[in-house]
Amino acid sequence: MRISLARALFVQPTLLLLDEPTNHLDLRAVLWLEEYLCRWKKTLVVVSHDRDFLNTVTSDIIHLHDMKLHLYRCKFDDFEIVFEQRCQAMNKKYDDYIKHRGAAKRSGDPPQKWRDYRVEFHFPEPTELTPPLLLLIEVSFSYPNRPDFRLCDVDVGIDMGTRVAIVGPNGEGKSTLLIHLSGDLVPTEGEVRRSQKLRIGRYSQHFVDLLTMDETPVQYLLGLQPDQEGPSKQEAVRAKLGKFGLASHNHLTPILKLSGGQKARVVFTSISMSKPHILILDEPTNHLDMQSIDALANALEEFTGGVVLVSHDSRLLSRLCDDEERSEIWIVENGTVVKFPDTFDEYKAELVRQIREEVDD
Ligand SMILES: Nc1ncnc2c1ncn2[C@@H]1O[C@H](COP(=O)(O)OP(=O)(O)OP(=O)(O)O)[C@@H](O)[C@H]1O
Repeated sequence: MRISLARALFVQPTLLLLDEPTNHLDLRAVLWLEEYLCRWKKTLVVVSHDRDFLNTVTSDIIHLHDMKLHLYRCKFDDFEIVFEQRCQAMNKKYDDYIKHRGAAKRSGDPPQKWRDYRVEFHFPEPTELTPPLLLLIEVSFSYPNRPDFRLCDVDVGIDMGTRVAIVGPNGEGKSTLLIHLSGDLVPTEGEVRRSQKLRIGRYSQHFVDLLTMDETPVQYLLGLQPDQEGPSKQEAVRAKLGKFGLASHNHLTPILKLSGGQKARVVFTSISMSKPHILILDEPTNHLDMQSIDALANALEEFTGGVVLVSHDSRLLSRLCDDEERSEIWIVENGTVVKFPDTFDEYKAELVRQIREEVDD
């Protein structure tokens, strides 16, 4: 991603077209790109699901709605307010038309009802466990075939209610740390302690790729929890899939035929059904649309278990860590994990200060 971005920026085009440029960048690189694009004097057209990125770099919004392009001359946050108002006005017109059908029929085309797209993620309240839920004590790790990469002296812990944002440059070991927390890698040194009945719900692109592609989402989810069989269980699974934003006609389509975002919803539904105590999420936003990212943020806010998140989406990180008391920022860099002593917003502000100095130079 960095190489193709560098190539696009290097030729100084009159028109710069960027399609989801933040997807494979780390947070620092996203903030760097924001700063660079704010200084970009020529035309930029960007497709992105990253709210803060859009709000920072764009001045106008083109919204593709009901097979038409609508131009809004405002920032994304303002666009959302105006769009919501338009939706309400259109739907009121529609409701009035339905009420007084006879009279309205004579005056031109009937009004359209605007599609109401709502997604609601939810992770059930976990059962109580005695702390500590999960501890890494003096953990060190290296891959057998990678003498150049090592994580050392990692001392971290997670309990009910803990919110952790993991940040750090690409390739420094964020995903590796998550795999250790999940218990799928054994440290070369040190100790991992986990509560006996601990259930972890883990999301990463890897899990999306591991779905059984020839099954339908309903078959797949019923197979994970055999006690969920029978017609009413199927309905319950379908209701959950629907809430996670998978349209009902996709519930019985082989997973192979689903898009990346649709598959991601199947994984989130399976995580929710497993009733985890801790959620470990590695870049969960890449395949999600904005409404679903908001739905995820809402669900994480109300979830009473622990949450560990690697993301480059600063809005999601900021929302996860808005309660200073229970939030932690772990920086994975230079072969170890260091806790940032302040809030996520302060961490971000610090990065932006550094980046501005660099770009000024
Ligand atoms: N299974 C593996 N075998 C060998 N090396 C690996 C393996 N998985 C990751 N690595 C290497 O370990 C280092 C850390 O990778 P990791 O994916 O944990 O970093 P990251 O911080 O999550 O990166 P990114 O931000 O790009 O996702 C990288 O150099 C990577 O190439």
